[in-house]
Amino acid sequence: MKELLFYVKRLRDYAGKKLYINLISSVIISCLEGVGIYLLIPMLSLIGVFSGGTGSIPFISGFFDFIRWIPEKWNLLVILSVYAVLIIGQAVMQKYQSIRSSEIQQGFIRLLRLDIYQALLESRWSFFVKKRRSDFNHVLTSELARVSQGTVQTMMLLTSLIFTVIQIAFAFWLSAKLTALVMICGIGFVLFSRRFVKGAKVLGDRTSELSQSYFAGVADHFNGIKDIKSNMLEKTNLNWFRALCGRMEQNIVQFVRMQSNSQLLYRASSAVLIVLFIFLSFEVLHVRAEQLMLIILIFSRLWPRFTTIQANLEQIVSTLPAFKGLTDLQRECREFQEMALAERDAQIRPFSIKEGISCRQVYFRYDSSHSDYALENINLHIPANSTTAIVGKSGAGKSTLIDILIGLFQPEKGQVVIDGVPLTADNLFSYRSSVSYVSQDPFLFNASIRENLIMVEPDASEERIWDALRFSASDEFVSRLPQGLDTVIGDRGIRLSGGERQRIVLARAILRRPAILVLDEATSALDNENEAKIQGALDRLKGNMTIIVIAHRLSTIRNADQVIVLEQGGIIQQGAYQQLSNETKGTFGRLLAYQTSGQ
Ligand SMILES: Nc1ncnc2c1ncn2[C@@H]1O[C@H](COP(=O)(O)OP(=O)(O)OP(=O)(O)O)[C@@H](O)[C@H]1O
Repeated sequence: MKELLFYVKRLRDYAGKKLYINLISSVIISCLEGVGIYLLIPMLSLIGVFSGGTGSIPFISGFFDFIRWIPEKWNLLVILSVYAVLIIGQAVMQKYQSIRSSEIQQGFIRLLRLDIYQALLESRWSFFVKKRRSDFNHVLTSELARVSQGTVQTMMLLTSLIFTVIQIAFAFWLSAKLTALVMICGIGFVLFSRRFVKGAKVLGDRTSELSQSYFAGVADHFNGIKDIKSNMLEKTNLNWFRALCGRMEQNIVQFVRMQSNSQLLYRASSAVLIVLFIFLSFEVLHVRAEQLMLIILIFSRLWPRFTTIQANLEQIVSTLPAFKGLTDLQRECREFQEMALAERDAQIRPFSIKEGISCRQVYFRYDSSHSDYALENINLHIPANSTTAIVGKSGAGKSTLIDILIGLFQPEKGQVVIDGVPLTADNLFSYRSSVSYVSQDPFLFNASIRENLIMVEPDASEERIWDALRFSASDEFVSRLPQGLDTVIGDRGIRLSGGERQRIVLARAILRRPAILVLDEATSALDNENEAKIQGALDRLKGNMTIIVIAHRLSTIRNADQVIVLEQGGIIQQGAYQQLSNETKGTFGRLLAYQTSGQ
């Protein structure tokens, strides 16, 4: 509940005056509607529906006093005109109120979206490593919409409550006894309906869980669609999907059933009560027709209010889990916050490396509750403007070491030192801004090649772009594309081959002219010819850039100045390529012998 109040407060802070104007206009609209309906009594009285006078009713007698100075034959016309003006006025106000409501609601959703998206971007890499990506999609789409809906509904509930209080006061003025009777019945129903509200909470929890599974499942399936197709797993996935959709359907139907039950109860009781009131009034109390009309009016104005309040409450309570989901994610983001983007950008200074990068007794583990370290007692030095290769079996810790070296992870123990200065929050972002990293799974946006390249260097000239493409041996295939640099590549660059994708990402990395270039298996998808071209280009960079390469194919690191061999999170060999290859009993020598014999 406190999460809900937090967002209501945010909505108030965000919308400010507009929100109050909207609340007031809702109340005015409701009052106008009420007055319009009460005007029916003098109208019907003038037409002659009621045989007696209507003077005993306070509102009506006041109205007749007001129109006494008008000639009698004009009375009906005046009442009808007032009625028309009221209804038109109400419609005009309603129009502006709907627009304002939509502006407030959409603006609020935008605010929430930006908030959470920025909070996510400002979180540390370790946060993303431990979370499922689909959970972010889930919160950013479905949960966010529910939060916004819940917040707006809370405001509507507030309006409903204000209006109900006004209506009750008005009804009391017209007939205290009757109103008290309706109120007692209403309160009885609210107490009785608490079980519906509890039911709504349970169903809301389930809706959140199911929709989280849905997002996770759909993301997993389409990320792994190739495996699904090639291993003919379609049926298994379809069965899973069918079962989940079935549960989602049941959950929603159950919610609607519950809501319909509570609404039915209200309507049925409303029918029974109104019949009872009329019967008692007419047969037992012998009240006059206009009084009876009043009873019906009060009842018909007040009773639906209880229904609306009940329905709003059920809806709001069912969205509470979404509020919790969003607040939890925001809290986690805060815990993992690296630095606010604006602050970070203000802190970045041009960065160059003169001596090199060192690791001093670095320890790192993914889960502090487990004793296993992914990296243990790492001591190394990477001289500036040299090429260092990191090799080792799968799972040895190569990618983790890279993440430590580029400052994405902070060591649990030990230090990363740049030119003798420890890497801390003060220099981290300047350092990171001088790194270009190409991963095993290069990422391209669904945009043109040009846009994909210049996102790292918006002012890059045409000449620099083509230089970068030449470097990555992609100039030929890009110039052959129908729109050249402006060719749009599919989602995640899917219309390019794996090797072409790697080469574009490599061009992007080099376009920034980084001080440090990190290639994590970045040429694994290339054919020998293109790989040789890139090797040549990397060799030409020697002496101008610090290059760190992870490579499984040892033939590609022949020209490295230094090779670091990792095994089970520790460095087991370190030295020049030639030196390590001569140590035939060492792990590197064995890996090399294994690869050369396999070729
Ligand atoms: N997100 C993670 N959570 C927990 N453990 C992890 C995570 N990522 C990696 N590890 C563990 O850390 C160790 C080192 O993994 P890392 O990815 O650095 O190895 P690698 O040498 O790069 O392997 P590969 O060559 O297969 O990419 C492995 O034991 C791995 O299981």
